[in-house]
Amino acid sequence: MTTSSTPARTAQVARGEREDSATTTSLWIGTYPEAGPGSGVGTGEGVWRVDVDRAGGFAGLRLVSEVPSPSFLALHPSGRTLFAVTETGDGRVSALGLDAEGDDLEPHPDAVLPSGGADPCHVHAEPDALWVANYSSGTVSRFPVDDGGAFDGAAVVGQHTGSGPVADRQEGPHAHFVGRVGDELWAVDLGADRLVRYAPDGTRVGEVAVPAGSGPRHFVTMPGAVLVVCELDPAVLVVSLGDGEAAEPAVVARHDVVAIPAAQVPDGVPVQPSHVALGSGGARMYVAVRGVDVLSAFEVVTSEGAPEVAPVLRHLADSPIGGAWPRHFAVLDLPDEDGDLVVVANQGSSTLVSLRVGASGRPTSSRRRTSRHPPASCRCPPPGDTGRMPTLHVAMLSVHTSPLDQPGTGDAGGMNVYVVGLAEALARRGAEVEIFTRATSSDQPRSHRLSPGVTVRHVAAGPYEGLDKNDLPGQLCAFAAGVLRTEAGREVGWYDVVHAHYWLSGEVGWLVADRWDVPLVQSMHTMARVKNAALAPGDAPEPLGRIIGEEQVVAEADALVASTGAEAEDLVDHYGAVPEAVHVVAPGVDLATFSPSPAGTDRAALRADLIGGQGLSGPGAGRDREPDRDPVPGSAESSSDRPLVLFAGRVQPLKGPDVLVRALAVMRSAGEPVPRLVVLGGSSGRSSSVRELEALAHQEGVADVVSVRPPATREELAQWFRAADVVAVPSHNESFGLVAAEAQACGTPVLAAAVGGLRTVVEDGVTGVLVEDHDPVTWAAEIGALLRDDVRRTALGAGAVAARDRFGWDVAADRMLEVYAAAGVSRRARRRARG
Ligand SMILES: CC(=O)N[C@H]1[C@@H](OP(=O)(O)OP(=O)(O)OC[C@H]2O[C@@H](n3ccc(=O)[nH]c3=O)[C@H](O)[C@@H]2O)O[C@H](CO)[C@@H](O)[C@@H]1O
Ligand SMILES: O=P([O-])([O-])O[C@@H]1[C@@H](O)[C@H](O)[C@@H](O)[C@H](O)[C@@H]1O
Ligand SMILES: [Mg+2]
Repeated sequence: MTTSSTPARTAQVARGEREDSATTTSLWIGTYPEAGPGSGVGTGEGVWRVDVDRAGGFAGLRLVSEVPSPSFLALHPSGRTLFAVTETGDGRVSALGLDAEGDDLEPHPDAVLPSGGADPCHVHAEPDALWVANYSSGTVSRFPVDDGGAFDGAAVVGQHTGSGPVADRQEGPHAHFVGRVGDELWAVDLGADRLVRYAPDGTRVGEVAVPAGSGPRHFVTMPGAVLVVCELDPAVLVVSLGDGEAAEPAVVARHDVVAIPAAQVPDGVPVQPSHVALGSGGARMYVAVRGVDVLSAFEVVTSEGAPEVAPVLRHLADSPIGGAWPRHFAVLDLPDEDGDLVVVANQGSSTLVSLRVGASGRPTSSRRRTSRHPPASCRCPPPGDTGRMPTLHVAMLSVHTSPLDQPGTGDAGGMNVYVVGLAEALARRGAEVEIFTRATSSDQPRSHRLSPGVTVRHVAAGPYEGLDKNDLPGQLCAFAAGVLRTEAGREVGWYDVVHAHYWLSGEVGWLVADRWDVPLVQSMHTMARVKNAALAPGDAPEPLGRIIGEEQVVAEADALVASTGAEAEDLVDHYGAVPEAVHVVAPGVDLATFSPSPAGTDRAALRADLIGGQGLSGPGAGRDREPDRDPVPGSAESSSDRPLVLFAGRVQPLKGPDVLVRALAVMRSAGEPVPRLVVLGGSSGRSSSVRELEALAHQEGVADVVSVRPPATREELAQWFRAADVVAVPSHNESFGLVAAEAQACGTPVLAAAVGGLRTVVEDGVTGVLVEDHDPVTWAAEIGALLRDDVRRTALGAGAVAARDRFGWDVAADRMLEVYAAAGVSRRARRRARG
C-alpha cells in the first residue's frame, strides 16, 4: 500500500487572477463561538479569510461566511466548494460555493445537512465524497458529492464502538479525524484507541489498534507510513503500511512529542498534542501541543528510495508558539529549501500566529494577528483552518509528439493519451500542469490552454517539419533552452516537479530538474532493450544511442513510474534501476468516453452503422483496397452479419497485426467462417507498415475481409470498441496496453498476447483471453472459439465492465501525487548523501 503525503492543493491560487498570488497565500479560518465549543451559536463566529505573505505577515482578515461554529473546513479538489462542519450537538455540515477569489461563500442550494452525529469536529473532502468525523456520537459519515463538490445522494453513517482506559475521555468511541491512506480512508477514534479503515465507498475494511489510552487524534501520511498524533498520551505513533499486497498496517514505533521532561511541566498544565503535519517537502514533521503551547519539530528520516521502511523521527526542537491552546495549523512550503511557514490557529488566545521555521526546527521569526476584528462577529477564536496550499506546478515534458496530435499514427500513440489524461486529472486535484512539447507547425500557438489547469507549450527546437523522433536527439539542447527560458520568466521556484515522458524528454528533464533543484519523475512508456528482447520476426532493433540515453535517464531520475509490475521488473532487470525508485502507477482510461453501450444495444447494428454506409474502403484515403467481397465464398454470411475483430493502434511489426491477418487466412483455409478484421491506425513513424499489411492481406487471400482505416477520434474509437465482438492485441510487447484497457471499459472482451503489461490489463478468463504465443494457428483457434461461443463472450464482456474501475485517471493522479512527493524525499536524500 502506498500513502499520500501531498497536501491538498487547490485549483485557483496562482492562476494569475491576482498579481500577488505567488507571494501571498490565502487561508480560510474556521472558528468556534466565543464561549467555546458546544455553546450557543450565532455569536459572530464564521468562516474567515486571511492573506499571509512569505514573511508571515497577515493582511485582509475578513469574514466570508456566517456558518455557525465552523470548527473545521475542507476544500473540494475542484476548488469550487468549501465544506464546514458545525460543531454542535445536532451537528451539521455545509457546502459553500466559492467564487474565483474564494471570497464569496454562498451555500449551495440544500447544502446544509445533518452531519450524521453529534459534534462533528473534522471533515475531509475526496473528489466523490465528503467524510465527517462526529466526535460525541463516535460516528463517521460519508456524503456523496458531484464533480463540483455539491452534495449528491444519501449519506452513509458508520457507528464506531469501543472505549479506552482514560475515564473522562474514553467512555465510548470518539471519531476525531478522517484522512486518506493509499486506497483507503482511515478514521481516527480517540475514544476507542483505534484507526478504523474504510474503503472509498464507505465499507469498513479493517482497523489498526493503538496502545490503550493513547487517544489518537490526527494523522499525516507519507510514503509507506502514517504518523498518528495522540492527544491523551503525548506521542506520535508510526504506523508502517508494510510492503506488498498482503501487508497489514501496524504500529512500529512511538516517539514522545515534547522533549520537556514531565517534571518540568508546571502542575495543572496539560500536554495535549492537537495536530500533525509535514513540512519541507516531507523532510520535517510538526506537532502543535496545547497546554504547554509549543510547536514541536522533528526531522523525518526516510531510507533512501525505500518507502516501505518506516521513517525515523528525530526530535529537533520545542518552541513556544506565542499563543494559547493551538488547535490546528497549516504549513506553507517556502521556495527556499529549508524554510516552512507554519500558521497556527490559537483557540485560547484568539490569535493567528505565523512562524517561519528554519532547518533547526526553531522559528526564525513570528507574526501575530488577533482575530478580534470589527464588527462583533470577529469575537471568536480561530481554531481550525484549511490552508489553501500553494498550487503544485508540474512541468510535464513530452518532447516528441504534441498531446494535441491524433494518436494512432506516425509517432503519436499511447504517450499522448497518457499525458493528457494524467494532466487533466492532476489539474482536477488542483495542480497546474504545463506540457512542453516540440513545435511541429507554425500554426501552433506558443501556449494553448487545453483545459482548466492544463497548458500546452510548443517549444521551438529545430525545423517544424521534416524531423521525426529519431532526429530529435539533435534538438534536445534547443528544447531544454526553451523550457529554461519559460521558467526564467516566472517567479523563482515556480515548478515543483518535472515529469518526463519517454527517454528523449528524460534527457531534457535531467538538465532542467538539476537546474531548478526539483525532483525528476520519469515515465518510459517503451524501452529499447525490452523491445529488442521481443522483436517481431524481421523487425529492426532499436539503436544503441537510445539504450545509452535510457540508462542515463534511469540513473538520474528521482522516481521512475512503471505502469505495471512487469514494467517495474524490466526497469530493474534491463536498466539496473534501484527497485526502491520504481513506483507502479497504472495509467487510467477516460471512463466517460470509454463506456459500455446501453443495455440491449445490438453490436451487429452498431457494426452495420460503422461499416455499412461507406463500405470497407471508408474514408481510408487513397489506399488501394479490395472491395468487400461478400458473401465470402462458401459462407452464407452477409456483410453486417460477419463478426468484427478490431485492432487499434500504430501499425508496426511490434504490435503484431500481421498475426491477425494470417490467422484469418488459417481460418479460411480450414473452411471456417471468417470474421472481418478492421485495423484502425496509420503506419508507425515514417514506415510503410500499412501498405505492407495490406499487401500481406492480398497475399494471404483475405483482403476482402481486412481493412485498414485511418485512426479514429476518441469518441469514434469508443463506438468501434462497442461494435466489435473482440478487440485483438497481438503485440510482442506492451508496457501497459491502453487499447486493451479502453476496449474492456467499453465492455468488449480482449484477446491479447500474454506479454508485458497485457498480463495485468487483461484478466485471463474474466475480461478477455491471454494467448501464449504469436502463432497464427493458435490465434485462429482462439478467435474462432470466442466468436462461436456467445455465452462466453457475453460473460467476458460483463467481466470487463465489472473491472472497468480498475483503471481510472483520478486514481492514477492520486498515486502520481504520492510519487511526486516520494521523488522529492528521495532527491533530498541523494543530495545529502552527495554532501
Ligand atoms: C509497445 C508499448 O509498450 N506501447 C506502450 C505505449 O503506447 P502505444 O502507442 O504503443 O500503445 P497504446 O495501445 O497504449 O496506445 C495507443 C493509443 O492510441 C489510441 N488510438 C489508437 C487508434 C485510433 O484509431 N485512435 C486512437 O485514439 C488508443 O486509444 C490508445 O490510447 O505507451 C502506452 C502508454 O504508456 C502503453 O500503454 C503502451 O503499452
Ligand atoms: O515506438 P517507441 O518509440 O518505442 O515508443 C512509442 C513512442 O514513440 C510513441 O510516440 C508513444 O506515443 C508511445 O507511447 C510509445 O512510447
Ligand atoms: Mg520549501
